[in-house]
Amino acid sequence: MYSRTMLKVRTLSNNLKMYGSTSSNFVNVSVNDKSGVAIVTMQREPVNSLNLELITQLKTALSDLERNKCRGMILTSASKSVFSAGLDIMEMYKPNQERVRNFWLSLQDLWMTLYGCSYPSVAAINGHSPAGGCLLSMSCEYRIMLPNFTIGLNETKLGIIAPSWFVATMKNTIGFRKAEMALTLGFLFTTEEALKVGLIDEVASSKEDAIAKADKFIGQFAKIPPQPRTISKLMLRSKDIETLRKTKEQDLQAFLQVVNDPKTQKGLELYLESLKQRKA
Ligand SMILES: CCCCCCCCCCCC/C=C/CC(=O)SCCNC(=O)CCNC(=O)[C@H](O)C(C)(C)COP(=O)(O)OP(=O)(O)OC[C@H]1O[C@@H](n2cnc3c(N)ncnc32)[C@H](O)[C@@H]1OP(=O)(O)O
Repeated sequence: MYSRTMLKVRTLSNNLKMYGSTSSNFVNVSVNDKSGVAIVTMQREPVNSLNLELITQLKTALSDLERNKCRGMILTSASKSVFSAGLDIMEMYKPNQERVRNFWLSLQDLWMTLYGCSYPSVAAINGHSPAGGCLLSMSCEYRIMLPNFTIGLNETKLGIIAPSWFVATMKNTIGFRKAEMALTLGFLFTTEEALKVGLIDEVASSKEDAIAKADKFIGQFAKIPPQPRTISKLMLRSKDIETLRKTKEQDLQAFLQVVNDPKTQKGLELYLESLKQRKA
């Protein structure tokens, strides 16, 4: 059903209606010809860590789907064990100043695009989803997760603070009290815990099952007029989007200040080492 013709992402907007599938380096988009629902697959091995290129390609794919009036979008991963490991730490370690600036601005843009997209969006979380991975999942309207993985905003555990728009997204997803507990503890929920707290909506037995459940969720909107649907969604979400839009530069400067602090750089070095040592 989801065809797999390969094309460059640059041609996506022109060709989406004609071709079933497009692919750039790190993002594959396949569209179900019958339902008009797109599957957006992150495919940056090994852990879909969000570097500048993956972020930019995701943003392009989502904007192209918007322009082409797609009927729904399912975000998932090509990996069997990781949805996304969050922000690519290498983008923040000893950074090139121009690149790290673009990196953060692109992440802001991606979040605003995904959080405010008009089409129904579902995260099929087929692997671990910490930090930035959790942000992407929470920015969708519905979350379906496979068992035996973890999800959450674990920033405080890493000695850093989740930006205000990460916090707002979590508060909007699970409510103030649960978000406060989760954020202050830097808690990573298991699939079962995430279901209980409302961080995810359903558990699926396999990726195929997750896609089928996502299709079913999106199918519910077939009989709902798109414009009232979108306006209702944006009535709930636009305040937080506008807040970031207005404070983009301030948010960027705060990020740059933290990243360029020698203490953060030392922390990053130790964290990178610890990630490598976990394997040894
Ligand atoms: C202290 C660090 C935080 C950064 C501070 C910057 C300051 C700015 C402040 C403002 C920003 C705040 C927002 C932050 C949001 C984020 O998203 S930060 C990123 C947080 N992510 C994580 O903590 C996840 C770390 N990864 C894991 O826990 C595991 O890798 C996994 C559970 C996702 C998968 O485990 P497994 O399948 O066993 O794979 P690994 O062997 O661990 O990893 C394979 C390979 O990938 C490298 N890697 C993993 N995660 C990242 C990453 N996020 N960025 C870059 N690289 C990553 C890992 O080192 C391995 O590399 P090698 O094969 O050893 O080379």
